[in-house]
Amino acid sequence: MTPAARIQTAIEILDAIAAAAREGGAPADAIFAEAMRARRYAGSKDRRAIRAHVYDAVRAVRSAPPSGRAAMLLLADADPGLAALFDGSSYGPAPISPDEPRAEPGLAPPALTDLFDPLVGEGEGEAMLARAPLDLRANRIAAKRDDLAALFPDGEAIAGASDGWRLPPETAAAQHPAYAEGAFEVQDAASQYAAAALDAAPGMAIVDLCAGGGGKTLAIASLTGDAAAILACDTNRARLQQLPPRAARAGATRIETRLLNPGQESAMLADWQGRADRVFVDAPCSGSGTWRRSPELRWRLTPARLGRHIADQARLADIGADLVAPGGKLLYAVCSIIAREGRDQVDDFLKRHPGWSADTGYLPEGVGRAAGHGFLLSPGHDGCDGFFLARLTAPC
Ligand SMILES: C[S@@+](CC[C@H](N)C(=O)[O-])C[C@H]1O[C@@H](n2cnc3c(N)ncnc32)[C@H](O)[C@@H]1O
Repeated sequence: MTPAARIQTAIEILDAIAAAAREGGAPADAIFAEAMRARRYAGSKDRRAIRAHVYDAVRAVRSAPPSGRAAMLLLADADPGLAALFDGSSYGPAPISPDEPRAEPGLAPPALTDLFDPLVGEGEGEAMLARAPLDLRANRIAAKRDDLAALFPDGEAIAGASDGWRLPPETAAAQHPAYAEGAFEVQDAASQYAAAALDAAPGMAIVDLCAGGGGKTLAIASLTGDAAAILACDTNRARLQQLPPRAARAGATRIETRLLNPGQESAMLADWQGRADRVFVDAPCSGSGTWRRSPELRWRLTPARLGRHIADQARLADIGADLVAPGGKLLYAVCSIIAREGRDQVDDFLKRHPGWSADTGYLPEGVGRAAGHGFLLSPGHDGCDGFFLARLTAPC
């Protein structure tokens, strides 16, 4: 493909990503993969170049652009070499006319940044959109962090994450045979801190209420040396189905999965009411802490979608609380830096649940900042995904 044809392809992919963002369609990575499947003539160099154009544009533009061309023009305005490729050649983009609309640059519209937790400083925008490193977590059932250091010597230990090993972005770690043998998982440091904050121990009965594909379930199994009984639940069959094969690979033998029907969660968990030593509520959220991995998420967030997440989070925290045994603990977590999903949600929980108390001192030294009754992690402050966590103890 010519460099100009790569730009035109990026424009077409950006059109599809923007439409999907507005309509709640497929994620950007899936759209990119599909577009490349449909263009088998594109070689690996073409793919890399197109991908770079697409994600540079997604990172630069603050909300779903009117067109893919408007997004690429924003980049072209700052890069004469790129602008020269709008040359009208066959398969290339049409020449630029000065009055064409440009997409709006920036982190996010003010209506969205105004919702950030007050701890998130103005200077954090760059870190929120920078490419994330590849974080690994040694699976204690099968390996140690030292093994990861030997396998990937160009990495470094992650401060405060005892099993964490950090590699440059896009390291092909999951292709290593040790991955298939269960030695490690790919998991951002924030998720590793969150799993450790649950304070799970061998012999405990644990519910992971929103287990998804089981990333944190497996971290909890690792931390307890596969010696705790874990019930992993979710309402999404496709996600939950990923867990049993992952658990088998990790050598985690004490995980049971349970698919819940939305609206019937409590009834379907009747046998666990008041019995769990630990409940993890890794609630569905805006994902505003993960923009460095999925920058198009900020194009998707509408007040209505945020409102639905907030309602679900409160309901799931309450469902989780009913499962906790007297004196047991609930860890509430969201991969978001929006105050209404984090600190405000926990303030409201404590008002609804008299007798419950918020723990302190469960994060490693130097990790996170106190945010209301919980803690905020952010890419700018902690070098990991943005996360809010609060550990809450039930009355005895
Ligand atoms: C942030 S994700 C969980 C990620 C997962 N814990 C991990 O570490 O990979 C939130 C999950 O909540 C699930 N969910 C949404 N509504 C739910 C409900 N009513 N009950 C249980 N899970 C729900 C979603 O399907 C999604 O998998």
